[in-house]
Amino acid sequence: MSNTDFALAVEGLTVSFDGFKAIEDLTLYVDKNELRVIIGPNGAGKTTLLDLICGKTKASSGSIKFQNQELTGMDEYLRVRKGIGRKFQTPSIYENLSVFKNLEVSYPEGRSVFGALRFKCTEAVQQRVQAVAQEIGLDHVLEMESGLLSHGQKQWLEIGMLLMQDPELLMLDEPIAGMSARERELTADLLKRICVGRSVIVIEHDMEFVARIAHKVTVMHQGKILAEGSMEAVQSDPKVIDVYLGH
Ligand SMILES: Nc1ncnc2c1ncn2[C@@H]1O[C@H](COP(=O)(O)OP(=O)(O)OP(=O)(O)O)[C@@H](O)[C@H]1O
Repeated sequence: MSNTDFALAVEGLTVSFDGFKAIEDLTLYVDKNELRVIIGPNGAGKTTLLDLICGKTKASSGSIKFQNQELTGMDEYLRVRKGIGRKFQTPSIYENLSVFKNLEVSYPEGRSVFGALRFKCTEAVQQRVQAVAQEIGLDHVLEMESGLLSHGQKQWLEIGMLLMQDPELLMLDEPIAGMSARERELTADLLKRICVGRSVIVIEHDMEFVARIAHKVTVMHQGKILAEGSMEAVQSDPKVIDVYLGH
């Protein structure tokens, strides 16, 4: 496969589970500074695609290149080190630790066992925690126990924990599920800010939210790409209306 200028280049990707192709010959390119939203009916393969990119699931064939480096065959933790961050649907924060501590332990130096043991809260880490806390709108609750945060705040904290590692590709699976209208608005603003300088891929079902954030929309169906383009283009595509939006 050729070198590309894209941050992420997925080419001819296929994964089979007991003969069932959950992703089939899928090709997708994502730019730096791009916020891409993936939509599609249940079972289309959206989550599986993110699993393949982050290394949770191994591809059967095809290529996944991140900054022109092949990822297939690379362990999940190495992909994290390469700058790939993934947020799952349910927040996985340390509920009994403060917001500050949750962010602090997510600082890259603290990640290895040795790093964690020797870990000191240096000024650089404190500054990074402050900057990220401000970015995610939690700078006023830094000392609060995380378990006491609202559902939306917990989701933002988890995004913040990923931002501590300054990932170059951030993938979020249904980030606004269960959020209030106001929290959704704030999340849209947050995502628009954090795609600057990196690539962000979001899986989402809420079309109003998709319209608010997407630079480009990829519509998946039965493990393949059904359509791709601007929100307006995919919304008026008869194939997309037929399998997804019309339901
Ligand atoms: N580990 C696995 N083993 C077997 N089948 C799997 C596995 N992971 C996913 N699948 C199947 O692959 C298909 C795609 O699932 P996936 O979760 O990626 O869809 P999705 O588009 O994310 O759907 P949803 O919107 O419901 O989350 C489904 O039919 C699912 O049952």
